[in-house]
Parts: sequence; C-alpha cells; structure tokens
Amino acid sequence: MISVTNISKTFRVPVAAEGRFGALRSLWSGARLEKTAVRDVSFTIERGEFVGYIGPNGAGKSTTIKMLTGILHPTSGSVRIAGFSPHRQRTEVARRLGVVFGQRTQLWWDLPVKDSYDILAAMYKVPGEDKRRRLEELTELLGLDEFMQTPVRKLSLGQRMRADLAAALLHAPDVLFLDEPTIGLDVLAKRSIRSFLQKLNRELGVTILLTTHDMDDIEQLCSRVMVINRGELAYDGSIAALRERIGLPTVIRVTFEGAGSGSVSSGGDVGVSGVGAGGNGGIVGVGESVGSSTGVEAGGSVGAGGASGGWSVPERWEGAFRLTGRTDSGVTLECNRTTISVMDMLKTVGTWGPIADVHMEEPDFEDIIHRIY
Ligand SMILES: Nc1ncnc2c1ncn2[C@@H]1O[C@H](COP(=O)(O)OP(=O)(O)OP(=O)(O)O)[C@@H](O)[C@H]1O
Repeated sequence: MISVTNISKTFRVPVAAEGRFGALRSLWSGARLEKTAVRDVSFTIERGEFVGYIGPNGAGKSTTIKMLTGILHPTSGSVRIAGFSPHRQRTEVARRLGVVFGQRTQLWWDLPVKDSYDILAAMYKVPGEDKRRRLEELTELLGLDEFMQTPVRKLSLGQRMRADLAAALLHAPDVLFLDEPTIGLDVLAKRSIRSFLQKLNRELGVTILLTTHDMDDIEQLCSRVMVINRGELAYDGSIAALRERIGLPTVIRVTFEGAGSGSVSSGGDVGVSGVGAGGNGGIVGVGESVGSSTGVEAGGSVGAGGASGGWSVPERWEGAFRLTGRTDSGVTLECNRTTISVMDMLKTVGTWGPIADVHMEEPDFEDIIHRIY
C-alpha cells in the first residue's frame, strides 16, 4: 500500500552570520548550508497495518510525512502510495489518502461543521448519496450530532479532532496519516479517539500511519513501530521485539507462602519441578501474572518437601538476574529476558520456597524509547 525506497531530503538553509543583524545579513549574503532532514529511509506498509512513526523533536517525522503526501519532493529516492507517486500523481493519491494534523484543522474556522463537509465533499467529488451515507456512519461513530451546526472556532479540542477525523474520511480513503491526533486532549477524549481509530483499522481495514509523542497511543494502537532519529530509521518492527532488543529488565515480584523461615535443602529440589510445571500453565494462560491458585498447586508440592513450608533466599546463587528487594513475604528481582527465560528464573526461585504468587512488570515503553533516542 505504501512503499518508500531510499528517500532523503536535504534543505538548503542560510548560514547564520555573527553579530548584529546577523540573521538579516545571512539572508542577504546568499550563503547556504545543506541540512539533511531525512537520510536514506526505506519501508513498506501493507494494506490494513497500523504503524506508529516516532522520534524526538526534529528527527524528520514531519518531513517524511510531507514527502508521503506530496507536499515535499524527496531530494532522492521514491515514494509510492497504492502504486502512485504523491508528487506527480497528486489527484490519484489524494483520492486514496486522508490526513489529519492535530495542531491545525482543515475545516473552515467560521463556518458550521456541516458546511465544511459540504465543501470537502464537492472538492473530492463525492457523489451525493455516498456523502449522505458516509456522513451518517461517521456521525454515529464519532458523535458529530452535538456540534454539526456549530462554527468550528467554538468547538472544544476533542470535538474539533472528531470533526477533523470525519473530514479526512469523507471521501473514504484507504490510507490515513495522523499527526499527533490526541495532542492536548483529556483522558476521556483520548480514549474515544483511540477507540474510533481502532475500529477504523480493524473493521474497515483502513491503513494507518500515526505520528505522535504519546507513547500510550503507540502501545494501545500500533502493531508495528518505526523509530526515526536524526533523519535515519533507527528501528522498524514490533513493540515486543523492541523491548527485547533494548534489553531493559523485566521486574518480577515473587510472594512466597509463609514467613521467611525454613531452609532450601530438599524443598528446593521439589520446587524446581513443581514450580516449573505450574509456571508453565500460569504464564501462558494468565499472561502477566501466575495466579495464586497455580502457585499454590506448585507450591503445595514444594511445601510438602520443604523443611517447614517457609522460604529462604540463599546468600549466593548463579544466574542472569538480580535481587533488588526483599520483604517478609517475598522478593523482587530483575531479569533480562534476552539472557534468561522467566521459566528458568522461576525454577530457581522455586528452590527458595513455595511460591504463592508471581507478578511480572514489563519495562515501560517510555523508558525504552528514551534508550533509543
Ligand atoms: N523547510 C525547512 N527548511 C529547513 N530545515 C527544515 C525544514 N523543515 C524541516 N527542517 C529541519 O529538518 C529537521 C527535521 O524536521 P521535522 O520537522 O521533519 O522533524 P520532526 O521529527 O517532525 O520534529 P517534531 O517532533 O518537532 O515535529 C529539523 O532539523 C528541522 O529544523
């Protein structure tokens, strides 16, 4: 659906002159410096994908989006949207493309929302019946009724974003580019925009490329994320793979049955197999936490084998994880999932006593992104 091959964009910017009126003099002198905003970026996006495009300020996101929409022409490389060049075949691309910029509107400021839709439908040559049906659907999905007759300037930010989304979708595009669609919105408004976008992608199959600084947008919506940094593509893949690649630790909180007493001795051995089996079912089945019922089952056998049914953490142990906390009821550990599997770690922990509950916290996505930037 979208194919980008080795695109670069270089701007020629005036060289700043020193001293008083430097900026003015530099314009006058005509001295220019080349600045590469996007360097040799390639990717393809298949029909129906929901892809996040992120990067720090000035990384080259907007410049890329402008090249994808045909506003800017790449210095080198090529862009195809549904097989068409956005620069040379603008009309063909415009018919298939919707664009929403969170920071500015494509609606007419002083006109009622409905009038903007009439103008846009005429511009995109949407037949009358299609327009009526489409607007009906969008009104229902986005709750446009409450402000259809209101001038755009009087809308709240959340209402304006809903109105803008409808405007971008009136001509039923296959592809939607979104630039900061939730910027400045409150929690409820963000939630309603995200749920609409999810429906649009999953139920109507619209291909979406989302640029945002809001990592919750990315985590909740995108199956794939591309990271651009200093004009170059630094990562392209799933969020899960990104977590692994960065290697931030997974935090695991283990609660044992009983107080911190007893010994590891023979109970430890039983624990290895008992917890291994229990952990398997629990992790795959429950996802984030191994339920206490599973723990009790596994722990039951440990308890029976353990000296007193209590637990104790040995002074030393071998392994690719770190003990970061210890309380009356359990321990907190950090493990790097690229070097040790959670299962292996639980096997070791199981040798310390009967496990009642295990809770896992994946590294925060925000932290991962800071690592890349
Ligand atoms: N028209 C232009 N002329 C000269 N330099 C430009 C122009 N447009 C962008 N740049 C420069 O190119 C680089 C990339 O800018 P771009 O706007 O693409 O970044 P961005 O990732 O969208 O940033 P932000 O998150 O702040 O919007 C920046 O250094 C910017 O100053």
